[in-house]
Amino acid sequence: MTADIIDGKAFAAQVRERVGRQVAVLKAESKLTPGLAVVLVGEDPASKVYVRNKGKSTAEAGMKSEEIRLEASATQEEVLEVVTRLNEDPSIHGILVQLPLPKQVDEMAVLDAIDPAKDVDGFHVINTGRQAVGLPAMVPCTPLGCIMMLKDKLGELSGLNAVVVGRSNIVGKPMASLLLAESCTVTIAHSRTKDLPSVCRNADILVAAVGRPEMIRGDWVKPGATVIDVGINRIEKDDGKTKLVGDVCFSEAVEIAGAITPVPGGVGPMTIACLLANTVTAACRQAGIEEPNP
Ligand SMILES: Nc1nc2c(c(=O)[nH]1)N[C@@H](CN(C=O)c1ccc(C(=O)N[C@@H](CCC(=O)O)C(=O)O)cc1)CN2
Ligand SMILES: [Mg+2]
Repeated sequence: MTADIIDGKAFAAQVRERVGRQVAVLKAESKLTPGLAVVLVGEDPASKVYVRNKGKSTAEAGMKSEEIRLEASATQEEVLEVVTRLNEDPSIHGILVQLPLPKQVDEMAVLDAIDPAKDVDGFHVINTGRQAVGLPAMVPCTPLGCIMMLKDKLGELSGLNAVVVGRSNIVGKPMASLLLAESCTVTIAHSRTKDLPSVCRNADILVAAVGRPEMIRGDWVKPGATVIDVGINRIEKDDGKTKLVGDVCFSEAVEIAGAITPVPGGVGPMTIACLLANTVTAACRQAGIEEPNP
């Protein structure tokens, strides 16, 4: 038996359609057009693609989209000036600064400057803390998308053993915190973890977010487990062309797992869909109105 493939692309399309319906209701009934501003600093080719896709999806959902581009040589003060202006702009409800930032810009300082109410990435420490203690918060898009796919596939997550491989601030840590909030028994594994294959074999839910191509092998997967692959790694093939692979060796894991997300077409598309959903949530909270449920 091979695993069910979790189609993140199709799921994301459903989420984006729902956001579009919510926006239509907000415009018609509350004269509210949610606005998202995305700040890109520098010329990283992958970041440019993600930012373009975010702008396109935002506009397609009927929202206001603003893109601010700064040179790769931009100073910290210049980036902070942009953030301050967006914090004060009432037509902008969500602010996202595309990561990674050039090395002369202090990422933490920039994220800290974003108004937590407009922090649609959910990276501000206020949102991290609020989510951790169970208060309403903006939740990071990639982990949020993973939880949505897990709930869709498995229903109730309570009591399941979840192993998150990776401890980054943008995926690993918030993912673990969200799984804990779903009453999973959560293990965070990382580069110093002893006998990582055995730790992974204990997982009913295995989330791979290490950024190392195909590191997680098929025999690390518990038979029937649900595998969520957050990795997006571009590698060179034997013929010199490149291809995208995840952090999981898909061809091996698909033979053992119960369900698995592919790369591409799994977690990635959900990230942008959840960004749109977060922008609607942020706009409604700022306007003090209930989120429509069309
Ligand atoms: N401020 C942020 N920066 C970054 C985030 C983030 O959530 N907020 N996440 C990543 C990049 N990212 C969005 O910004 C992102 C990455 C990948 C995808 C995606 O749809 N991937 C496709 C494959 C795309 C390809 O062909 O290259 C897939 O997996 O199917 C969407 C968004 C880091 N920075
Ligand atoms: Mg995000």
